[in-house]
Amino acid sequence: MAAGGGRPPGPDSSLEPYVQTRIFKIIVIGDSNVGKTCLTFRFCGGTFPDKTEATIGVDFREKTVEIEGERIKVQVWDTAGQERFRKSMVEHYYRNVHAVVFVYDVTKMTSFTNLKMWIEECNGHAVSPLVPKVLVGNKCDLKDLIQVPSSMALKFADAHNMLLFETSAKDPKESQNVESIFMCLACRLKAQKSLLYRDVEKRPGRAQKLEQSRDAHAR
Ligand SMILES: Nc1nc2c(ncn2[C@@H]2O[C@H](COP(=O)(O)OP(=O)(O)OP(=O)(O)O)[C@@H](O)[C@H]2O)c(=O)[nH]1
Ligand SMILES: [Mg+2]
Repeated sequence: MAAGGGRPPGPDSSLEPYVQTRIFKIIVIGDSNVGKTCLTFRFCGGTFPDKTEATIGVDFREKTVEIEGERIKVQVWDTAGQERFRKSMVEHYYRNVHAVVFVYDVTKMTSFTNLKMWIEECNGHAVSPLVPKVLVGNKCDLKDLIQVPSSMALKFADAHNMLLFETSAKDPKESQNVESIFMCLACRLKAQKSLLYRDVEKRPGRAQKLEQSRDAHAR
C-alpha cells in the first residue's frame, strides 16, 4: 500500500518539495553567573567561551539535531540572570516555551535556594505542567568548592518532578553530559506528537496556519 500524505522515502532528501523542520524552544533560567551562557555555548558551539559578560535580555543559540531520522532545530534561549537585564523580557521568555532548563552553581548555595523563586516565576507565567523541566548543577569541575551536595539537589529535583544533571560547561570531558541535557529534552518533545510544525520551509502559507492554530491551542 502506498503511504498517503507522508514524506516520500528517498535517498536524497534535498529533492523533497516540502521540508518540514520542527523548532523546539528551550529556555535556560537561573541566577546570574551560574554559567547559563557557557552551557548554551558548549551545547551549540562545542566550546567554552574564554570570557563572558552578563547576558542582556536574551541571546539565541541554535543547533539542528537528528532524532530517529527527523531533523529538529533546538532553539536555545540564553536568558539574563540579572533582574535589570531581564525584566522587560520575561513575558517573551515563557511565551510558547517547549522546555525549561533551571541552572544553579554547585559552588554557590544561594543559586540553589533561589531555584524556588525561578520555579515560581515559571509557574506564574502559565507554563503547562506538561512542559518538561530539568535541573542542572553547573561548575562541577570546582570539586573543592562544592556547597550543594548531590543528595540535596536530587531530593529537590524529585520533589519537583525534574531530572537532575550535574555537569561542567568548562570541563571538555563533560561535554557529552551537557549535550545530553538538551538531547534528553528534545527526545521527550519529539515524543509529544501534538507539537506542531512551527517552521515549514518552502510552504509559508501552511506554516502560518499551523502557527495560528498552535496559538489558538495555547489560549
Ligand atoms: N569553573 C567553571 N566556571 C564556569 C563554568 N561555567 C561558567 N563558568 C564561569 O562562570 C562565569 C559566569 O558564566 P556565564 O555563563 O556568563 O553566567 P550566566 O549564568 O550566563 O550569567 P548571566 O548572563 O549574568 O545571567 C564566567 O566567568 C564563566 O567562565 C563551569 O562549568 N566551571
Ligand atoms: Mg549569560
